[in-house]
Formats: sequence, structure tokens, C-alpha cells
Amino acid sequence: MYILVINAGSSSLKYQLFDMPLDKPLCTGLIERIGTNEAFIRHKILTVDPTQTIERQEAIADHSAGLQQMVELLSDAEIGLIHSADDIKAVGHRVVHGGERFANATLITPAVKETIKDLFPLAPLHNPINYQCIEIAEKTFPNARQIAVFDTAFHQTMPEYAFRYAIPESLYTDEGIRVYGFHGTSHKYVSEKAAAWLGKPDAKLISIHLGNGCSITAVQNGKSLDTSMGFSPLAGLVMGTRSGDIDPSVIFHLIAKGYSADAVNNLLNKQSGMQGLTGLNDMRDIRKALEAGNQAAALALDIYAYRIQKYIGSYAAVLNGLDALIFTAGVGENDSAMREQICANLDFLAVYLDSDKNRVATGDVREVNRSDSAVKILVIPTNEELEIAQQSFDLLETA
Ligand SMILES: Nc1ncnc2c1ncn2[C@@H]1O[C@H](COP(=O)(O)OP(=O)(O)O)[C@@H](O)[C@H]1O
Ligand SMILES: CC(=O)OP(=O)(O)O
Ligand SMILES: [Mg+2]
Repeated sequence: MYILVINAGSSSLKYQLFDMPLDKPLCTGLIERIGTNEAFIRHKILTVDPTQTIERQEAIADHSAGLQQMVELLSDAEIGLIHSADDIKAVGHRVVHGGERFANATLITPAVKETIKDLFPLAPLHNPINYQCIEIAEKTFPNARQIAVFDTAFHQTMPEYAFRYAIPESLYTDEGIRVYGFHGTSHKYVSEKAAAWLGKPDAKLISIHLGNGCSITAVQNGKSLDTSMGFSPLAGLVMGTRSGDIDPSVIFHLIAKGYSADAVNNLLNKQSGMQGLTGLNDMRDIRKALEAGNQAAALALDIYAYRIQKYIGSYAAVLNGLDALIFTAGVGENDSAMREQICANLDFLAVYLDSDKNRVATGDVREVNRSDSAVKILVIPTNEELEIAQQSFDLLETA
């Protein structure tokens, strides 16, 4: 059975076509830097030997234009993998915010779509795009089942003392104001890989997802205990364009200065984080700026790493111990210098990184700690698409 998975992040669109239940990827696609003139599409067909890759750089205005390119490549007369839209039996969608309603993969109905829409204000960089992808997929693959897998689902196991804010209870009961947490599909996938690698199902893990959005999660016994993003994906770590943690009074101060609520929202979601500190949001560009001697880039990287270290210390306390740190997603998997900087100041936990191992990229699970490190340091490529395909297939089998 062919299942297509669409993973729209804030700066990228990833997709994979799987033959299930074989877990066999037939093609993978990545579109990056959407909305810029340097947008880039890489479509890899895995069914031919050697793997055939189509790469091109062209302006891709938005996620909808990106999906259009995907559909053309998938159904191309020469290199396409499907003959008709009906070859695809299900489309699995990453949906970032599912509120408190969804702890599992869910068949998309008009009511589910309404809930996704109601949550637009809480995930403004994501849910509108996820919704748009669902509508395009419904039109393009009208006979396929559409399934949502929510970033929030994995974090539904958090204890109440971790997910509640210290504000009047009615704001939770009436308004749903609480910590939801995001990137759950990725944290689940890599923490399961880590537990298997360690041969320890009850491992105490800190999963560090560093993409354009960044979050960190404390995991024990395969369950999320706490996570850095909150009511929305704005809280926690410093991100590509998001501030992460900030004193809420800054918002009141700016509003008193004449900013509108919308302007502050836009400022904190789209013009802050690395973008606000350096004028650049892509870590590869920030690294280039650093090499060119840019002081703002150096300071921004220090702030980024320092925030992560603070959370590691805090989650080591939450877990009351630590078996492994996991680095994943675009920055976590590829930026060895950032891993080195983060691990440099964690001697008190006996976390010792091996600089040589850290520089070797394999594209697979790897251990980059020294042999005398009490804590394993694992680099684990995330695969949100495979996790979504598996959960979608399981749902269809049981539905
Ligand atoms: N080789 C690399 N070195 C440093 N950063 C990288 C590298 N490759 C990708 N990245 C960074 O990863 C980030 C995107 O990560 P990704 O997980 O794809 O994001 P998202 O899913 O949030 O769109 C970008 O900031 C990009 O610069
Ligand atoms: C939730 C979130 O921030 O996702 P992404 O990192 O893909 O933008
Ligand atoms: Mg992502």
C-alpha cells in the first residue's frame, strides 16, 4: 500500500512516499528556503539503482507551490512513481497543533479540520500551512484517506504539574491554556531509537531537536515528562526566527510603547531568535558569517548554546539522572560545532564529547561521546515521515 507523507515545517517541506507495511521509502523530497529566491528542491528516487536525484534551485513562493512541484515529480511520465492519483491509498500529514484532543493518529474529517483551524492562532507558522496541505491533498488524491499525526500527541503523557501554568485554573479549564509541547513525532522516533541503541527501555533521555524550530524533551520509559515548547511553539529554546523563553512583561512594555498585539506576535515569531540577533535565520549562513568574523553571529551562537545547556541541567534534575543526550534535526544532526559547544560545559554530569567522533558524519545513529563519559551522546537522524507512515498504516489497519 502506498502512503504519501507530507511534513511541512516552518521553513521547509519534506515528503516521502512509502510502500507499507514494508516501511520501504520509494522517494524522498526536501524543499528548503521556501519563500526566498534561493528555494531548493531535492527529489530522490530510491527505486532505481543507483538512486536518482533531481535537484533544482528556483523561486518557490510558498508551501502550496512546493506541493505542486511534488505532485508533478511524483506523476511525471518518465520518472514518476505513480500512474494515477488512486495509487496513493493514504496521505499522512504532520499537523503541529492538535490541542488536548488528539493523543493518536486521526482520520481527517470536517470536524478534525475545524479543530486544526481553531488552533491557527496557537501555531501561526504551522497550522495554516498544514491545513492548506490537507486541502491540496484532498483535491489531488480524492480517493485517499487523509490522516493527521499531531506534534502535540507524544506530549500528552506529561504529568499535570509539568503541563499546567501557575495562572487561574479557569484559564486551563475554559480556555485550554496549558503546555502542549511540539516536535512530538520526532522526539518519539529518536527516543525509541536511543532506547533500542542502549538496550534500555526505561532509559532516561534528553532529546534535543534543533531545526528551524527547536525544542528539548525529557523522556523516561518512552514517555514525555516535560518539554520546552509550551502553549505554542514559541516558548523554550532560541530558534531560527522565534525568541523562545522571554519575560511576558516585555510584551506589555512593547504594547505600552505603541506596538499592536499582532506586531508583537509577528516580532517574536518571525523576527526574533537567530534572525533577530544576526539578520540571518539559517544556521549554515550564520556559520559562514562567523567565519567572516561577524561578532553578532558569535554572540547569537553563545546565546543559542547557553539556553540549551540550561535546559539540559533542568531536565537532568527532572529525570533525576541521565543515560543519553540525543541530537537531532537539521542543526542537531549536521552542526558538529554546535554539539561541541553545548557539551563543553557539562562536566558536572560527566558528559564528555569525543571531538573526533563528533566530526564524522554517517547519516545513521552514532555515538559521539568519549568512552569515559557517564552519559552517551547520540546523533540520531530524525524520520518524522516514517513515524507518520507507520502510525497512519496502523490506524488504517485498526479502523
Ligand atoms: N550542514 C548543516 N550545518 C548546520 N546547519 C544545518 C546544516 N544542514 C541544515 N542545517 C540547518 O538546519 C535547519 C533546518 O532544520 P530542519 O530540521 O530541516 O528544519 P524545519 O523542519 O524546522 O524546517 C536550518 O537552520 C539549517 O541551516
Ligand atoms: C513545531 C515546530 O517548530 O516545527 P518546525 O521546527 O518544523 O518549524
Ligand atoms: Mg522540522
